[in-house]
Amino acid sequence: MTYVIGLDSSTQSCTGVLADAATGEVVGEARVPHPTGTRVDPRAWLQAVDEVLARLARVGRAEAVAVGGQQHGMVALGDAGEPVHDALLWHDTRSAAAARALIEEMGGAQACAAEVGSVLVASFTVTKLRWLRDHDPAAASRVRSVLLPHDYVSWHLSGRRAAPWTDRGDASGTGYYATGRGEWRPDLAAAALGHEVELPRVVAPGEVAATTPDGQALAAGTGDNMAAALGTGLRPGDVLLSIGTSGVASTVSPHPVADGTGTVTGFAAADGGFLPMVTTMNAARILDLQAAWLGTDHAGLAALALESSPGAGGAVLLPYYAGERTPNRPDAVGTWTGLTTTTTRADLARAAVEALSCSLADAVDHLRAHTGESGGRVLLVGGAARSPAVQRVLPGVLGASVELPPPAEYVALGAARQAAWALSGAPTPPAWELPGTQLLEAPATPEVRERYATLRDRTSDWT
Ligand SMILES: Nc1ncnc2c1ncn2[C@@H]1O[C@H](COP(=O)(O)OP(=O)(O)O)[C@@H](O)[C@H]1O
Ligand SMILES: O=C(CO)[C@@H](O)[C@H](O)COP(=O)(O)O
Repeated sequence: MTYVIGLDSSTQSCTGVLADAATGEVVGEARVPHPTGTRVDPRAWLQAVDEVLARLARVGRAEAVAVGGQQHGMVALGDAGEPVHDALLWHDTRSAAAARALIEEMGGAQACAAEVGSVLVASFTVTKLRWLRDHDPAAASRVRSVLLPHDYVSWHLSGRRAAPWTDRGDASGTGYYATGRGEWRPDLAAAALGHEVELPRVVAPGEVAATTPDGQALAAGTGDNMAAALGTGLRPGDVLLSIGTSGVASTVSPHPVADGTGTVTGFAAADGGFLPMVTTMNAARILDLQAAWLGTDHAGLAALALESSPGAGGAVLLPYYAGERTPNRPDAVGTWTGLTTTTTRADLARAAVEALSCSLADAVDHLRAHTGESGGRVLLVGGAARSPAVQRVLPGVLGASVELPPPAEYVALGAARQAAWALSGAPTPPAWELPGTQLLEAPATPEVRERYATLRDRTSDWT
């Protein structure tokens, strides 16, 4: 049996799977936490991936490896290839003003989306470069190259014996890659940072980029959401809902998108197509926070939420605790309403689950409105997809059934599929069959979304 390894170097952890290259059957899995925060020393990711690989090596040897990584993070390297500043991550909002300035420099939102695929928000790498120029010019002057998290981890795995590389999927989240044409715009990176920088080579889908010191093939790697699409076998018309640190509604398309409203980001996919996507800043951590506040764990929170009923006794939460990206309200805060002396702990738990579900439902609506696709499957993955309360509430809020694949690390699995593809030399990825999905259905609860929409729209001018 030939094994491959797929890695998910995400916001909260590094997860690796050892899988059969022919079938995708997972025979080993390891997970090591990452530091918390929206700015971190990227060298911590290297320690985590080394530990994950050491654990998987005890199960079996892989012939190829690929890295899926959190998108957008700015890994700014100096002459010696060492970080000159902490990595600013996708959910760091300090560069929101820089995003607005760069949009103007590009001729406005529609021109920006038409050129780089998306209207810039603070998540994008290019806005972080501009922030660095303006707020730490000494560090900015020392930057010689800029990588994304998955590139930095991949380069590490090569023993830095090859020039750094990336893929078009993750490159499309930088803000200096012409997604429709498939080429860097180094001038945009230079304009943001104030001087030219080296950008990694873009490796074609399915290609071998380098080898590890042990001779294992290293694939291009990609962004975590691009990998998730590979891992779930996403088809045109389907919507993949991922509830991790970020909330993501994504679909695959043969055509690029350019949404001048900034709601849909027009990324490239890992298989050569495109990945229109809507991302929220607040997702699984809505439930983490609520569980902590209620003094319980995930299982306890789910049980409490299911003791309440649709509408949570009138309690409504707008969950923009970390600011919000969709809608673009970087200075927003969490907002509760409808609390009375009769509100119970169960109602508070349910309101958090309903808020998460409504936020995701808005993302699905935006995605489908822009792509014109409707009626396809809605697939649900990510850590918080494991919640029985999410599984019960989400279909009612969406007003549609949801397909729940077996719990698995779909980002890492997608990366493993890419590694198997690179190993095969075939023109397309291996056809790994997704195990049977569970169909989640519930009576529609339109009144829940209506109350959420009222609170969302009433506070639209609040910080
Ligand atoms: N059973 C569960 N119910 C609710 N949330 C969960 C559950 N299991 C894990 N989570 C949450 O899922 C998140 C991790 O999901 P993951 O998809 O790995 O995130 P990321 O890819 O952003 O690191 C954490 O916030 C964790 O608390
Ligand atoms: O910013 C985005 C997508 O544009 C996020 O989806 C990041 O890619 C982080 O992913 P997770 O850590 O939530 O998996």
